[in-house]
Amino acid sequence: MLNGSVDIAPDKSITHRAIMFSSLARGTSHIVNPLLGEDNISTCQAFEAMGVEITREERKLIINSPGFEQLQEASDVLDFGNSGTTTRLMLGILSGLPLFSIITGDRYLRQRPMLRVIEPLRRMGARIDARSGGKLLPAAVRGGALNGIDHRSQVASAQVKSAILLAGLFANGTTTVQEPELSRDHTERMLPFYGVKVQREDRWTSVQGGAQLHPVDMTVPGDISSAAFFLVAACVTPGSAVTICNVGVNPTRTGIIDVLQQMGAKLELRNQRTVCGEPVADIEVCHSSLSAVDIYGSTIPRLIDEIPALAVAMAFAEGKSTVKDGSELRVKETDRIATTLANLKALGVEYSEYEDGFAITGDPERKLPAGAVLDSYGDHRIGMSAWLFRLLQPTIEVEGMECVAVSFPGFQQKLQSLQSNGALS
Ligand SMILES: O=C(O)C1=C[C@@H](OP(=O)(O)O)[C@@H](O)[C@H](O)C1
Ligand SMILES: C=C(OP(=O)(O)O)C(=O)O
Repeated sequence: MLNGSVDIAPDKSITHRAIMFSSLARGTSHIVNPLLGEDNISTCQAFEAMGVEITREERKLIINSPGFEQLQEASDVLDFGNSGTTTRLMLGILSGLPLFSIITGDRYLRQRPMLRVIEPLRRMGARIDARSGGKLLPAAVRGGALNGIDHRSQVASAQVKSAILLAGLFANGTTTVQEPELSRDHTERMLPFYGVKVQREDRWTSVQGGAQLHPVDMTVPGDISSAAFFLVAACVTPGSAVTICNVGVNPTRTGIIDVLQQMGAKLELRNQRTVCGEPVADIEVCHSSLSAVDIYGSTIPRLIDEIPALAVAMAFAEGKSTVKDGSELRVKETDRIATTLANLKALGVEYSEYEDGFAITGDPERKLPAGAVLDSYGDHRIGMSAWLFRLLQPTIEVEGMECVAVSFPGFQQKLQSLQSNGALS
């Protein structure tokens, strides 16, 4: 059983943006409670290679930048490791700067689709070439002299939206992005903190070129995508009662809360407040009898990264749960439909696979096979989801857990602190 309270890992999406925007602003920014997972370190290293001074202190980043006009061309290839957010947002930024850059990533990132940002950035005037007809990393970018565009994105993707808007800060005129469903809106919330005007209406967002950013002092909230593993863990482990403190509850990210409540989870938000423009709360959650749920449509972008963890909850819910409209899961660090189902198969869970999702037949009395071997498949969210089964069957092994350092260094220790009824923050 899990008992006690924890502070959760800081938000990866917000930390990326804080590093990027602070590096574009001339002067010194202080970022309190940043995530220093591998993905965010890739973002730091990119700007360090371009002449930004970044000091890492305990729970703080001090970013001292000469401003975007003074950034230098990196003298070597920029390696963004496993990070899709770094890659797509940096493609936008590098397109706007009069520099030549070559970017690459690890074997997972080099399989992820980049044309969704490269095509509109080319339309703005960026000269970008990339492997496989412009679809895959490595890519070479020669930026500068952009014109604003009106882009209608086919995917509800905050990375696409942010890449185009960030390029738009350096373009002539207005840049507008329309998305089919609202995706996470951290870029739109944070840019005004840096002095940049952002116009928003429904699923439309616009910025004007020629923006200047000024440095900020800001605090990053906890990551609801990391909290998701603890929410599901408490729901499925008998006797659990847990408080997860300081979690970002931006409404574009809270699909996991809505869906768990719909499944019957005993889950309450306490101490709701706003920190640096982002809603934050403590979340209390207890072991709960769960029932099946159907997830589709505009809910998907609000919980896209939490679907592997939700699949664990579905395996213990009464009835058949479904996920539809989730084809974006196929192009994450791994094909998360395939990797989620491969681990469920190893546990004898009944499921069906669809092109854009899956169905899982749950069983609240489920007995997990002793000694089953699961795999992260090199994907942090798949590894952490698989690890949750060990709470109910400790003989289960999960291979390749080192990848959790991408978004949640110390994940297993934090979970264990609740198992031994410790309070760790
Ligand atoms: O903008 C961001 O910080 C992110 C956007 C989402 O990706 P997409 O934009 O590809 O949906 C999400 O899956 C990723 O973990 C972080
Ligand atoms: C998809 C993710 O991140 P990214 O796209 O930045 O690699 C994630 O963290 O689940």
